[in-house]
Amino acid sequence: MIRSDYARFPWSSRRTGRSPRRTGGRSAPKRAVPTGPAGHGGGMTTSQPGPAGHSADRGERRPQTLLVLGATGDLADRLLLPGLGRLVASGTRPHLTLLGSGMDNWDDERWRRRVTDAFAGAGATGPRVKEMIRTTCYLPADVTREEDLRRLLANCHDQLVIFFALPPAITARAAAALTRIGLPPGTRLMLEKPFGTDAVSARSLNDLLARLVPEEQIYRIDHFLGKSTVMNILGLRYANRIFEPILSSAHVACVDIVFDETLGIAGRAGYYDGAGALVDMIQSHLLQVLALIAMEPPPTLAAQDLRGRKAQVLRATRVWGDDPATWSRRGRYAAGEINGKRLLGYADESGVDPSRGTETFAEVVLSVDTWRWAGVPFRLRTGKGLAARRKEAVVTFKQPPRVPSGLTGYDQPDRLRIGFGPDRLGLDVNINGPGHPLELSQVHLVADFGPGELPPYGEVLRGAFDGDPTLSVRGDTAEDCWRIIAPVLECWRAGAVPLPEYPAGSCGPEDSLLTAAPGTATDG
Ligand SMILES: NC(=O)C1=CN([C@@H]2O[C@H](COP(=O)(O)OP(=O)(O)OC[C@H]3O[C@@H](n4cnc5c(N)ncnc54)[C@H](OP(=O)(O)O)[C@@H]3O)[C@@H](O)[C@H]2O)C=CC1
Ligand SMILES: O=C1O[C@H](COP(=O)(O)O)[C@@H](O)[C@H](O)[C@H]1O
Repeated sequence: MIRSDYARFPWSSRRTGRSPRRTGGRSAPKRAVPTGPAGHGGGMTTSQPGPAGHSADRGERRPQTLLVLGATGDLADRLLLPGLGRLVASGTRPHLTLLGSGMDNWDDERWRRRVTDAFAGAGATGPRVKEMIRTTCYLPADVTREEDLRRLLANCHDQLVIFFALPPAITARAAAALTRIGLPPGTRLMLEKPFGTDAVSARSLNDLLARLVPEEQIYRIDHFLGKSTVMNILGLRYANRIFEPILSSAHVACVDIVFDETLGIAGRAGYYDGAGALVDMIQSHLLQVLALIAMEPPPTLAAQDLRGRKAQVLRATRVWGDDPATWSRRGRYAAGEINGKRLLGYADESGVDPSRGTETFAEVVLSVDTWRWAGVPFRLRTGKGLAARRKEAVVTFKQPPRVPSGLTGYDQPDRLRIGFGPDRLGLDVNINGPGHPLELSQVHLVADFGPGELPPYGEVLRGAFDGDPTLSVRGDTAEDCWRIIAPVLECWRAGAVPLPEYPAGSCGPEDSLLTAAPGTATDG
């Protein structure tokens, strides 16, 4: 087994990519009218120089306020605050203030406890972390109400970065309310996935946001783009001579992108029951991974080049044979046991409406209709409540054109594995085994990726604070990802694909496409 200590996030030591400024286009948004008492920070700045939207200065030099909407939710607790804590602990954000807001009537004390625990759990310590905890405040608000939003904005100062850690429908309503109020110039917006609830709502949300701030101030978050292994796909493909030339239909039998979780929905019914596995994972994260694996080489890793290449390949992506009834699967976990722990059936989870028929397991086979990839199935799969975690992209190569007579034991294709947890690169190759010199056996070469400098949410937050949209999703791409999965959603709504139950702790529905789909046969 080969282990490398130096398989790193390609940008960790040289993050200089700046987005080019766009010119022209929009008029300055109206400023918010502060209405409440400037309780926590003296009211928002109303006299920033320059036209709205031209915010190319590096965040670390300019005081910024991060306002988290949905601060009492699961995302903020488990992922966002820990990522923020690590970023702050790194010392690069000396002038950052944190404000939390949720529907619940928390007070500052309770919020500070939440922040303290999240930072401690992430190992974020030091004077800057202490200072952030000391100064952070909590403001209850219903963000669909204009008067609440006005009160929130009145408490914000410095350059404002608003993180919408909200269910998608609430995000859309909050954005609509904000268009009636206006935002301080230079405000940056960070929006969680799923972006909208379908292609039409994603388009409307894009239109709404465009009325608020220019595109370069909008950060559509997909935290998989902040995972160091995901971004290392770029290093693997473009900083080595040996992989890129064979990543094409001439050599590849199929590509599997798999994200199997043992977790159930962990109390997130309020969001998850309206989304389901296809929207929660495939429409966003797994399509982003597909884009990085399948795109053409960008000339640079600057936002414009990288996002352009991803957009191009996603535009060429659709359901295999335009036949979602054949090339998709879904399922829902029933009660079962995982690692000795009992998991309730999904339908019995509190907050779930079983009649919605929400899936906790989804598979779909896609084609990427480009010269490079025509005929190669991309099989995307995700599920909750499964027997084992499996989080990887696997490129399976075709058989060699001819294995010479006399070499025996060839029965497995070569595979390249990119693991997203554990973060590692693997190569399955056939070599002569320990016995007879002409008898083949397969070995698995493994290199661990070094941990990223920051957790994924630390990375995506850093991008937004720096004004660098490289790790966020472009508006047209967010819409296009809905276009890709829309036929599957329609077909499921029409009942054309069954929704079998699988026991929690099992391998999922029996007729998985990973064993039945095109690409299973590995001959060339
Ligand atoms: N949880 C995760 O692992 C991940 C989640 N996401 C995304 O993050 C988003 C939020 O998910 P998650 O945190 O899990 O959901 P939760 O249901 O746990 O949290 C939702 C949050 O939104 C708040 N909220 C709801 N309605 C309003 C309103 N009208 N005004 C103000 N606040 C409101 C809730 O406040 P209160 O509780 O006070 O009512 C709560 O803080 C989703 O889009 C999801 O896709 C993305 C990646 C991972
Ligand atoms: O966005 C989401 O991602 C998580 C998986 O991401 P990880 O970084 O925690 O591994 C998934 O569990 C969740 O359902 C989904 O909303």
